[in-house]
Amino acid sequence: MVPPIGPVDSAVVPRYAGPATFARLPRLDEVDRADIVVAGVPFDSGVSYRPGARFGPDHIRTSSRLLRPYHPALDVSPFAVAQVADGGDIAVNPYDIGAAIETVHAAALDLTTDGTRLVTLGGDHTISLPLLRAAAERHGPVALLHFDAHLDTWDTYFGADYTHGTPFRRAVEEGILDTEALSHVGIRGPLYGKKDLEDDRRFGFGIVTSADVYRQGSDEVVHRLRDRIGDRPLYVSIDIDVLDPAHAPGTGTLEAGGMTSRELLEILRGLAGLNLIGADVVEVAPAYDHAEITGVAAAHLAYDLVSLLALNAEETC
Ligand SMILES: N=C(N)NCCCC(=O)O
Ligand SMILES: [Zn+2]
Ligand SMILES: [Zn+2]
Repeated sequence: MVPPIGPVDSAVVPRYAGPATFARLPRLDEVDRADIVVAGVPFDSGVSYRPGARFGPDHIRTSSRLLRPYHPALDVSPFAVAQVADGGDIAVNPYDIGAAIETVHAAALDLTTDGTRLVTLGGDHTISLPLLRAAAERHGPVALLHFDAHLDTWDTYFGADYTHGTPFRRAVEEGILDTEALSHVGIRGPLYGKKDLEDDRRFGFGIVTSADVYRQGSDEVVHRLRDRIGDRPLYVSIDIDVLDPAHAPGTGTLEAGGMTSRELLEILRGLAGLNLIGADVVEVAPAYDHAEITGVAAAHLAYDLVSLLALNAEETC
C-alpha cells in the first residue's frame, strides 16, 4: 500500500500558517482516494433560535490546527493507517431547505462511493437527515447514537417538517434507522410536554440523560450502549450542545447542566471496535464562542471519530 498523504508537518510549516483544512490534512482533490473524508455543510436555515452554525465548518477547521498525529488513548495514528482528507464544503441553498437536503444527500452518496467513510461538520442538525438517508442507502437501516441536549424527534415547527428539531422523527418515519438500536445521550432541559418523551419512546429511542452520565459514569454508559448497538452499522451524531455551556458556549440552543468534554470523549473512546460507518458534529455557531472553546471541543470530537474509523480501516487492511 502507498503510504497515506498526511497533514502538513508542523515542524516545517507552523500550525498557524497556510490554509485551514481539517487537522491540516490534504484536500480530497490532492489524493487519489480516501478511506475517510471530513466535509463541511455550512447550513443553518433549519434553526429555531440563534443562527450562525453556517460558519461552523470553517471555525472547527481553524480550531483543528493544533491536533497532533498520534492518538494515545486509542493507540492509533489515524492519518498514517488510513488516507484521511478534507472534502471541503458541500455548498447548499440557504433559502430552500428541501433543496439543501437533496444536495447534502447527493453529496454524501458521492463522497462515500468505494467504502469511504464520511465525518461531516455542520451546520445545524437538519443535515443529519440527508446524511442518514445516504448512510442507509449504503448499509441498510443504521443504529443511531445521538449525543444532544435535545431529543430532536419533535414533529414540526411553524408547520415545517424539516428543521433542526425534527430530523430523527423524519428518519424513523422513513425507515432508515434500525429501531432496535436508537439511543440519545446527554438529554436534559425543559420539554414542551410529557408527550415528547412518550413519542420518543414509541419511536424506539432509549435515553441516557446528562444526569445519568454524571451518576453512572462513562464506563457504565459505554457498557449499556455497546450492548444495545452490537455489531450493527452505527451512525454517531453529535450536537455540540450536548456539552455544558461552560464547555461549548458557541451554539444556538443552550441548556444548563450538560456533559463535560472529558465525559463525552471518554464515551467515544469506549466505542472502539464497533461498526461505525459515519458521523457528524453539528450546531457549532462561532459568533457565540469564546477563545475557541467550542471550536476546539468540536475539533477534538471529530478527531476522535476519525480515529475510531481509522482503527477499523487498519483492521481491514
Ligand atoms: N439544537 C437542536 N438540534 N435542536 C434544538 C431544538 C430546540 C427547540 O427549539 O425546541
Ligand atoms: Zn441540541
Ligand atoms: Zn440537535
